[in-house]
Amino acid sequence: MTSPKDDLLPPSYLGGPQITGENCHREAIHIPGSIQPHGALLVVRAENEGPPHEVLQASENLGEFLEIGPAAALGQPLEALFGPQVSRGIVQALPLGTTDRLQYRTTLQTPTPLALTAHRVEERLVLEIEAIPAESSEDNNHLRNAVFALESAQTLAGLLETAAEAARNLSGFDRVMLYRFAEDNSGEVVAESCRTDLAPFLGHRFPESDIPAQARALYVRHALRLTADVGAAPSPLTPRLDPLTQAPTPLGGAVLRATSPMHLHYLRNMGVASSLSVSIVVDGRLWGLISCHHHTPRVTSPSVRAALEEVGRLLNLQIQLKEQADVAAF
Ligand SMILES: C=CC1=C(C)/C(=C/C2=[NH+]C(=C\c3[nH]c(/C=C4\NC(=O)[C@@H](C)\C4=C/C)c(C)c3CCC(=O)O)/C(CCC(=O)O)=C2C)NC1=O
Repeated sequence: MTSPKDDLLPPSYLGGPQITGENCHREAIHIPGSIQPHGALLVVRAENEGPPHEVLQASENLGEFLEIGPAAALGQPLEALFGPQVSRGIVQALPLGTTDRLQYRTTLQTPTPLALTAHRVEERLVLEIEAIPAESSEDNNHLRNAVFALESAQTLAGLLETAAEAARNLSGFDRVMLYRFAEDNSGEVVAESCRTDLAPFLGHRFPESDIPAQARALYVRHALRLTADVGAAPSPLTPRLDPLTQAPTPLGGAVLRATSPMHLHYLRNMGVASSLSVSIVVDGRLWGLISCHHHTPRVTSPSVRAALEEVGRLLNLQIQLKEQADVAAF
């Protein structure tokens, strides 16, 4: 995190102050203690030796996705909830020391198939469960077309326009922008693909405070974040704190992490109901974002998110190459 953690304010559930326009650069967005309700989340004790991998925290809406509610799930071993094969797959994929950036995804063969995405945070496993919407047969074609189009873009401007178009084809959002950070961390919309009836944001500039330092630092570590529905009430974790550490579980790597209320206010003021962004990181620095808006609530499936992350990764490489070529041309 750019702003050291001791700069951040404790969350409200730990007695922290209300977040306002003046202190929102100190909001601890990685520990909201709640998740967006379009999925469910479990925090599991994960030591390679000793006690089984038992459930320590669960989102209150767990019973909407599994046939067990949060109170009954607490204390249960991972195997009791997901069976030996799924549990073994998770534990083997995410051994002690695995970075919280690495995600492991599998499909639960429950009556309605569910996606399970896991990542490790220190000695915990964070498991996220989501419904799997019907895939459009076009998804793979959109990704394949995007890869070819991005690799054949001749200029940086052409690359960014192609990326906006590709991300819009993949995501189906009403508006997709390429947002580029300046040296002072203010930003500009440098490419855009949007519905023809929407006023374009192309060329608009925005102050550094619109995406504060702790958010930018989180976005260097984690490639994608979304808000499925700005109006949805978050589902709190129960218990709110990890019972073994009495500290909040970091959710920076969780796609279900509840979005900062300050940002939700910003989105509502823009008339945006759902937002998703993919980080563009060049030489370890947040170069920009692919920023997507939809004017109605929208749950983006794990496979579309994976495709958007691939576009982001490809963009990282292509921008680096084009910027190196520009330098070499001088
Ligand atoms: C077209 C231009 C355009 C812009 C400039 C834009 C901004 C933007 N803000 C983002 C995130 C955050 N902003 C704030 C805080 C504040 N924002 C403010 O304006 C002031 C009032 C303020 C505090 C005083 C916080 C805490 C977060 C972290 C949210 C989280 O991850 O939980 C994101 C990434 C998330 C996303 O993709 O939606 C984007 C893309 N989105 C656009 O489409």
